[in-house]
Amino acid sequence: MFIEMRDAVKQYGHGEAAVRALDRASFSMKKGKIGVILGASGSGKSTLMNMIGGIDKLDSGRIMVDNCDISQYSRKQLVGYRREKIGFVFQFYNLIPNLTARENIETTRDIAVNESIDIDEIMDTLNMTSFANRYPSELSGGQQQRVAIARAIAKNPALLLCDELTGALDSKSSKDVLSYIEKINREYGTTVLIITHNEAIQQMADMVIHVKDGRVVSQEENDNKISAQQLAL
Ligand SMILES: Nc1ncnc2c1ncn2[C@@H]1O[C@H](COP(=O)(O)OP(=O)(O)OP(=O)(O)O)[C@@H](O)[C@H]1O
Repeated sequence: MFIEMRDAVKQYGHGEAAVRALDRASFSMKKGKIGVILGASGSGKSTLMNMIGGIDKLDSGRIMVDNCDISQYSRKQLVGYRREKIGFVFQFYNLIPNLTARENIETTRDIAVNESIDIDEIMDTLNMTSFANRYPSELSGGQQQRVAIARAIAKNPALLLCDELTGALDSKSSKDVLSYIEKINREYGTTVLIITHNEAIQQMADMVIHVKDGRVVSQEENDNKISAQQLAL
């Protein structure tokens, strides 16, 4: 298994104010697949993603990613893990406003430890050469998200983690952005986890994981996968 989470527990706060964001959550996923994690607001999706991405540490339980037992890692080891293995894409792009699209992408390539993907090739894959020299404020939301995806993928991570990546986009831009995620999965073999509360997105997944009250309540393979362009968003 490429990702294996077992009995993950993460609690925030203490005493009366304590919240169990993850409550013995378990799931696994194979390499090269697209997984969609669904759940209501507050169910623990972002916490689950943060743990897999090595942003934070579990209280107990185990997480293996690409043969690394990251639940045993120190904070310092997690920095190296994130740098080498993980690309992040968030709802609000988080681009650097005074850098062009191309320069934004170059920021991650500069710190890459893997053999990075050629910037021109990525821009071609994401069909963004026409706006490579524009600043984020000159781009639509969908274009900005493409820059964020290109930036995440430039260091050639094994795992791309996307938290509500279409949350701020209209239906057409959402389909376009998700189609580019499919393309990256196909062309670079990147394993993808998409966190969303949009039920429709599960139809493009190989694996659908439902989270409720900090627990993984189901994990199912999707035998009737459709392309992102066919989604009813
Ligand atoms: N840093 C934190 N400090 C305190 N409580 C937290 C923290 N992070 C998350 N929580 C709590 O843990 C629970 C799960 O939160 P989480 O953000 O993982 O859910 P989510 O499913 O991603 O929600 P949303 O879809 O609204 O982003 C919630 O009750 C939340 O309030």
